[in-house]
Amino acid sequence: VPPEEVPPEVLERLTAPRAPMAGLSFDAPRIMGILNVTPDSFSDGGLFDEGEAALEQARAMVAQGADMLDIGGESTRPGATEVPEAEEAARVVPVLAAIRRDSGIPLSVDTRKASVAEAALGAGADLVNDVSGLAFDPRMGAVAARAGGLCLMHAQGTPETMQIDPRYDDVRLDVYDALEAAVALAEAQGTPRDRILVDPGLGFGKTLKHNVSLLANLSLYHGLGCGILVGASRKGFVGALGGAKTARDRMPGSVAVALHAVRQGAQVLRVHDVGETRQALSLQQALVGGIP
Ligand SMILES: Nc1nc2ncc(COP(=O)(O)OP(=O)(O)O)nc2c(=O)[nH]1
Repeated sequence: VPPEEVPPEVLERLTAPRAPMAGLSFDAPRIMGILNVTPDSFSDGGLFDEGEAALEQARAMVAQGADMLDIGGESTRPGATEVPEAEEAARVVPVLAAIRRDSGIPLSVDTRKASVAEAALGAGADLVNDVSGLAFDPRMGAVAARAGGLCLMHAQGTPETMQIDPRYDDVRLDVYDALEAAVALAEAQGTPRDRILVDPGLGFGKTLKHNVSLLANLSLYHGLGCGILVGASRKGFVGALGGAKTARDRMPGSVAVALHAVRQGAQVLRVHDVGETRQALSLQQALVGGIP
């Protein structure tokens, strides 16, 4: 769209300086509520892919204690195929704009595509969450540099192929090295380290043992000098370890992983079950930190 045709409020959002991490501090663990506006997400596909339902779910998560919302228009579950950028943007942008009109909560857009991220930032998103860690779209780094923050997640392969036969020399160190390179690339393209979150990418090209090893050694990633985001919510490995075959039966196990991650210093938890996670964090805080 030629600049002269871009609405002033969109241009403002794309050019104005933004507070790091949308002003969120990490003096306490932050909850990122998941809002998938897709027909096929592995645990909640089709539930919130219409405007009103999405807005209602956003409001519900804010009421349950979410510190931010992550809005995604493309499922990246194992075996998922790529959604064309125009379709992904058509799913995400109207919902994100509606939530922005309704609430001041920090919003991230969960996309691998620079064009979708740009449209989302213009509609009021604060952060970009790229599950490819800048590997999918060469334009993403420059677009994300205009955001208030960028989450770089590690993935081995693409959703179509990543779970066929994931292999590492040492998953802990291989993921560390890959994230370090992604952080360096993001910095070189204009995103300072205080605006970067790193994420080991549980379930993205990882076996059950890989996921457990990454979680057992999560504190290793503080060495990258960025906040750590963990997304375990309702994933297959939680079901495998907890004996819950159906994604929606995995909330207790998901909360257990969230508490473990916080004990290892993770700053952001990406979850479907906001209220339950918030309650668990409150108890952990009281039991560990005492009651003021
Ligand atoms: N940073 C980050 N982003 C993510 N986005 C999607 C999913 C996959 O989960 P979900 O969004 O629930 O499912 P789907 O990809 O099928 O929409 N997991 C992560 C994650 O672990 N970390």
